[in-house]
Amino acid sequence: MEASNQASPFLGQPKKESVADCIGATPLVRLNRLPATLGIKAQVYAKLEYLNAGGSVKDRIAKRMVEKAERDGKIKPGDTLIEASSGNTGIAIALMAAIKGYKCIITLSEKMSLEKERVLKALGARVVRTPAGVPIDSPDSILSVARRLQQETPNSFILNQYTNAENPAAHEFGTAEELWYQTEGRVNIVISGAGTGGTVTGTARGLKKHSKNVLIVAVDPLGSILAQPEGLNEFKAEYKVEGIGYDFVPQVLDQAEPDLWIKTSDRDSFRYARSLVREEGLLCGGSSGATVAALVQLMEAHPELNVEDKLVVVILPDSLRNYLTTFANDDWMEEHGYNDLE
Ligand SMILES: C=C(NCc1c(COP(=O)(O)O)cnc(C)c1O)C(=O)O
Repeated sequence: MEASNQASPFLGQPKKESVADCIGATPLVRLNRLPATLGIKAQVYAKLEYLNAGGSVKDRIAKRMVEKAERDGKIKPGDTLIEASSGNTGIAIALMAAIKGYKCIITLSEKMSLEKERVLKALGARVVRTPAGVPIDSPDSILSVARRLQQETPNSFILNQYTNAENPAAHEFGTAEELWYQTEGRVNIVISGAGTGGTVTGTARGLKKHSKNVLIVAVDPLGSILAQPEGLNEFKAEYKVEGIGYDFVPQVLDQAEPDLWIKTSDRDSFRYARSLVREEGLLCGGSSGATVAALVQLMEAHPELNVEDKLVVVILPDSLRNYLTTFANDDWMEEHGYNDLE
């Protein structure tokens, strides 16, 4: 019998009362080969949000939104949770619904991967697919269809990640505090993609309480309109990267909170996501690649930041496993004109 006072490698992992206790406290892992390949001298660390229980950063907001709505008496087990999502928030809410005994309906654009739909259905959610590329105020948009379903469904509730204060709060009081602790207060730059904008807004608010000097960089895909100044959004195009970018500005996004906005292409998002997998072993999604694409642009535009004593965090929101039939697949890459990428 080993002496009980010997430090156990599992000390940091006490038993959990439910899988909801496996949300947050995600690892912060140093990148080694990719920065060298890219000529980046700064220390680069990745926040592995795909290691949350439901496989994405959105687990954090789903847990907070559900628990707050329960405390406020707005929902109770047996009710139906309805949400408009690009998939990960849907999965996260469906996971909370599964463990707490709610029914769940998720509206999901046809743009989003089959993998996300299958995980949603495996969790017991009903998935209502909506046409891709319709404006958010269209009656066929994920938001409009979710609202219609809520009006038609007794005892149903929309938590609404686009307006719910618990979205950015999950990052102000969770993600940001973890990053400050994990970097021992030495983080200089954080790069985060923007979808609802909850991650970048909340993380910025949280870190700036500790230090006004932390540079917060928000990433918006070419074709989206979230970036500031507005002039950055002139290029209009469809984009295939999932989870970031919108054609409206969600209420939870404070566009003035990030210090800098950087626009990224699908090509670079998929290129660098594949590099993160192949050079760092990080099984991450396309929007993770967008943060590295932004990092490359940042270092090119501000070489004074590309020095060894700068510590950069890139937030990797979800998993490669959401995209095995899309950018992770060489045939898909060739079909979409990216056959020149590794
Ligand atoms: C808005 C949703 N996802 C956000 C998201 C984001 C952006 O996170 P926000 O905190 O919503 O800005 C980045 N990457 C991926 C893969 C994502 O799924 C959603 O899943 O409904």
